[in-house]
Amino acid sequence: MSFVLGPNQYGKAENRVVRIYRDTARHEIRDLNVSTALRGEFTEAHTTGDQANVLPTDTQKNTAFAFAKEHGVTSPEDYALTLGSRFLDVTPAASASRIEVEEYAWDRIEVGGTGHDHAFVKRGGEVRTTVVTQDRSADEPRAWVVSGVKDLVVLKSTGSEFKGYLKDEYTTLKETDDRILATSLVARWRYETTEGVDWNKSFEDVRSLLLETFATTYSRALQESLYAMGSAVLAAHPEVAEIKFSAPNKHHFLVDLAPFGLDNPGEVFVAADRPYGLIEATVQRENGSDAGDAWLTVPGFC
Ligand SMILES: O=c1[nH]c(=O)c2[nH]c(=O)[nH]c2[nH]1
Repeated sequence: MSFVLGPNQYGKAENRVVRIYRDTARHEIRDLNVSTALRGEFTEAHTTGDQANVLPTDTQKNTAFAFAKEHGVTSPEDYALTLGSRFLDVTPAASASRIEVEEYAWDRIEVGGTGHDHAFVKRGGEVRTTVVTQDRSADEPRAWVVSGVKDLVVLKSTGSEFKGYLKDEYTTLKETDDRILATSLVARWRYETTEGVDWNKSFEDVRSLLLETFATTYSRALQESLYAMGSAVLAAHPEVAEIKFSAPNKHHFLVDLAPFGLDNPGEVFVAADRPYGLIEATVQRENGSDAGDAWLTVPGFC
């Protein structure tokens, strides 16, 4: 039997980098979880144990922290682009770098009606994400930015139905024209370019549009809501090439209160945690740009 090394990458996962801007009395905070990875000609490291080509994951970690000071964190995307370029510069064997950043948002604590200068409260739940890939294995170097949001938990208490679906002898689900629709959304969108984008503004605008469209679209299924949300983003954001969703359908089942002599016209539900429907979809432009390696090792999407 003989073997060869298949696809591989290595780096330091989940560096918890917190950058405080304290140049004035009013501090700013960027709270990041940074995962770095390199791909390329690292066969020897695996097959003969020769580590001559390997930039240690420890060095990658150190650089992640040093760059938070030297280059700052104006946005997760710019930080990741700078860090990924650096790793390519100092690692000749690397053909590509992949930097994944999650950002946790903090709000200022309100004191006497104004936000405190240096005391913060963590914003619940949702996480801003980016995956920046830079590849130099082809004639022209290529780069991709895939940004997004995860754990964005949303719920509509009406304005959602599910009926007219395929039925067989195992179907027990009752049709409904008024149900709760809830999900913990993961959305990731690929940018057309890595330059000239106001990453923070684009993120805020896309996020707002996703929420607004979820709220205002009458939903005949989670599938329809996702498609409407994606279409709204592509229509308003030429800088976005495509958007992918992974949306668990967080079922809320109406509780039968009849045994207690109570009616229940859509007022009391049991929130089930599992199993859940898992609806995944991509909304893309017709004849859109080539995604290249943008989605390579981005898990959890169809
Ligand atoms: O929005 C939904 N999509 C489905 O595909 C589905 N299937 C199901 O049982 N409930 C739902 N809800």
